[in-house]
Amino acid sequence: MTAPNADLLIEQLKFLIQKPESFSHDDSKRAEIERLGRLASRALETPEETMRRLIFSPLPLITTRIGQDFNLFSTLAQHSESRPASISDLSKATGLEKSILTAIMDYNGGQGVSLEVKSGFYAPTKLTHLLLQPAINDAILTFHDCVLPTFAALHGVLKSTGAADSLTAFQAGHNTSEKDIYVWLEDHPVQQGAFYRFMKTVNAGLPTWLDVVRFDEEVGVNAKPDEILFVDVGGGFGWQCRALRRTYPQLPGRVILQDRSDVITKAQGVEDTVPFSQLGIEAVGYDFFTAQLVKGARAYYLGMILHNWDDDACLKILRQQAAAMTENSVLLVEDYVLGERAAGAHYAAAFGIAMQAVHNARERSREDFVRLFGLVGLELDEIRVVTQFGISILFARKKTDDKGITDCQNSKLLISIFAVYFKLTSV
Ligand SMILES: C[S@@+](CC[C@H](N)C(=O)[O-])C[C@H]1O[C@@H](n2cnc3c(N)ncnc32)[C@H](O)[C@@H]1O
Repeated sequence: MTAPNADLLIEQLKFLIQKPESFSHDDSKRAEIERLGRLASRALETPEETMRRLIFSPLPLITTRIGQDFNLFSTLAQHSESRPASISDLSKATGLEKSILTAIMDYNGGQGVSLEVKSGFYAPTKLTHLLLQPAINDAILTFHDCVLPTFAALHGVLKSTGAADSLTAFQAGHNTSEKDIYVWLEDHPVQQGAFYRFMKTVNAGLPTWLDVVRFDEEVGVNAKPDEILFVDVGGGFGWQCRALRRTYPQLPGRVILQDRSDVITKAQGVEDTVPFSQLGIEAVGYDFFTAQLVKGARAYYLGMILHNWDDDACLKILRQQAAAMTENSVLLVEDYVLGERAAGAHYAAAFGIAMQAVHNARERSREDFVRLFGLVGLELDEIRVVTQFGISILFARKKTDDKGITDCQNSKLLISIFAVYFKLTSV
């Protein structure tokens, strides 16, 4: 290792900050520099800096939500370094008092979300424009309004675990008797819209299950037009059904989207999307705790569903799907699988904490899935890792009979027994 040269490092970092694109051509190197940069900043921190970073850690989410909802970013975006916005301009546009606004703008400057060109005058940065994108807006709104209150309640809830009147973090954080966020969302249309749109982009830029499953060859071979090809159970606004149709426009067979009736109604009204009917997608209301009425489909898909529920609820959901499956059906479960990849373990762990806080549920390991499948007459066939964070697709099929032997294996076994018998008797 060469001797450290602080001046050279400072020069390089300044160059990187000015021209990040010079370091972005090779994505694995970009990711490594990003990771090391984060670790380097932690390694250099004094204990006091660590403390200050931690105590204010919720602020970026909160100031971003304010910046989006009070039109602060959109106002800023209309200005530039040569024509900066004054604090009075911003106060008039947002309706925020100058004192809190100045503090927010000072904080935003430190986050790179705005630039103070001269005292009290501000210009947008690349980040200001990024934070105005609808997809980012939906993500921030979802985490700020739905998830953050549950994170704040988690500590108190863990302390009171076991008490007769203990609440879930969702109930405590949102001061509600409702445990199921999906029911709660129906009374919170702004948050509901953001959440379901966010489901499209939560893993944007990462590989998807369709990158690791050749659906036409592995599931859809020789499918007839009236055959049920794919049932997206709890499929939200239908992003996976759309992706499947987009990937295999010629593949015959029916594609069915199922979700709570209220969600299906909203899914049909999403702006800027091709109507389901034009894509050959049937959208129907269905509660996955009740009997699956679509029988014998080639594939039932549960995407990011099971990690929302505890084991008892998962068994109920799985049992309904298993009962509808035939020997030719496959259950595709997409979820984090703990331990499948170490690289993004902290990201999967963060989701695990969110699942606990929001849903009183958790992420699962391969063994957990094997056990759950086994209890409803299914068996795990294969797991394929989809992303470096451990999102994986699990293939489960109807379990062979109790002795672990399929009908086909049974007949082969009988033939061999007869063969041995005839050999013995013919000697
Ligand atoms: C985390 S989202 C996943 C959405 C979609 N599968 C995806 O991967 O983008 C969970 C989904 O389960 C649906 N859901 C929740 N409770 C349900 C129920 N009882 N019956 C059917 N769907 C339900 C929600 O409406 C939501 O669309």
